[in-house]
Amino acid sequence: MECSRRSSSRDVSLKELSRRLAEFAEDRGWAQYHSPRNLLLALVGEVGELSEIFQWKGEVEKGLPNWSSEEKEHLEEEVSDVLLYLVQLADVCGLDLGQAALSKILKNAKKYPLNNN
Ligand SMILES: Nc1ccn([C@H]2C[C@H](O)[C@@H](COP(=O)(O)OP(=O)(O)OP(=O)(O)O)O2)c(=O)n1
Repeated sequence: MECSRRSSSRDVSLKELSRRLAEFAEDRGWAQYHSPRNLLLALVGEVGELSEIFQWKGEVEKGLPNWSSEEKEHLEEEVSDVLLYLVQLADVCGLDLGQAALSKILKNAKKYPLNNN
């Protein structure tokens, strides 16, 4: 089922994104181009596009209270492009991105213990 705009606020798993992206690429014959290196370069390109949105704006308030809905929609698109290429990169490298990220959070907690003083 393809839907371009949000239909509900249900949780979306990384595995669902991964499956939908694999179908998308397969249907278009693009999987052959989705090598780790190509996906990494595409990811970096999208990070650049995301950065452009903030470029020259000065500091931006959390929640983006002064942004127009068009600006927020543009931001949603670029943030999504970064995530979607990252998910595909993890996939073609044979990684479980969700598990890897959870493990990293645990490692971070050990590296930076609570400072109870
Ligand atoms: N070979 C490709 C090409 C595109 N996409 C998907 C992942 C991204 O979500 C989006 C990127 O599409 P574009 O290259 O058209 O980039 P933009 O959406 O940023 O468009 P533009 O660069 O015109 O702003 O499409 C993909 O998975 N594999």
